[in-house]
Amino acid sequence: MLPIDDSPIVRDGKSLILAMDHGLEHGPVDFEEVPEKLDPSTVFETATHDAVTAMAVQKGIAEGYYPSYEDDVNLLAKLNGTSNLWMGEPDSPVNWSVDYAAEIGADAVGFTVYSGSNHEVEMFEEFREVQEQARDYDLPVVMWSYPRGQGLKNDTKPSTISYATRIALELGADIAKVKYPGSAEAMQHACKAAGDMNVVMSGGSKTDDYEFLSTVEAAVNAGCCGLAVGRNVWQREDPTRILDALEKVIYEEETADAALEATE
Ligand SMILES: O=P(O)(O)OC[C@H]1O[C@](O)(COP(=O)(O)O)[C@@H](O)[C@@H]1O
Repeated sequence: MLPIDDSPIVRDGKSLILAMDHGLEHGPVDFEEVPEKLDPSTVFETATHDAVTAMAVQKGIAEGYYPSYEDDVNLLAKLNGTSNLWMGEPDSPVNWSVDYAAEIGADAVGFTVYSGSNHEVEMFEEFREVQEQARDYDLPVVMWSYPRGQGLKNDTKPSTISYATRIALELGADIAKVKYPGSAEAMQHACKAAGDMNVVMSGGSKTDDYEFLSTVEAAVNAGCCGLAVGRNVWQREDPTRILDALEKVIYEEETADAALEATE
């Protein structure tokens, strides 16, 4: 793994990655309640908040919108991604290369690996190629480490999430992004399984302020180095307010209660 503390996508050892690849992964349905967010510029504006260390997007969004924000936002190039229309075993085609991401100005690359899927072998091989090319550019590699597939009944059980962080470490990721395994103890074990590699929690579908922030608080206390989040930020009416609160919970290690009180 790279010594990533000096990377622009890390601030004081922590990261807050704002993800906006949902138009591909889930489809426009994710924007139904916030139709103005269909315009990617609105989410790039949100990503200019100091708490955000990188914005994760697919190629077309990076090409079209990142040039206007390159001075204010760090780009995490999400290199693979699939649509919700795909009905086969979990898989994720590689949509752009590390070379092209570096040319556009990426500060890091991201890659989904569905361990346990029938496509695991090809996905590991594709990850190998991406990881080694990223080393040529000194770009940190964030693995969306999502064990998933017909053999896996529960993709958030503690042993699965610990396996997910460990797979990311073994395959050479610099940051693993994993789902919350349901308890602080389980997250602590998953962070231990990752050795010295940074682990960030995945945001998930939108929940209320307190529920969301207290899960982030638990994850940070368990050893997580932050969050990679989409809907729980940009589906909110006031994304700036939740980012103000996240800044307190993640970087200042305040409680969810204190962060909410301070941002009311
Ligand atoms: O595969 P899933 O569980 O539908 O989630 C995929 C989405 O989750 C993310 O990893 C994080 O976004 P959310 O915080 O909205 O869950 C996105 O990058 C991606 O589009």
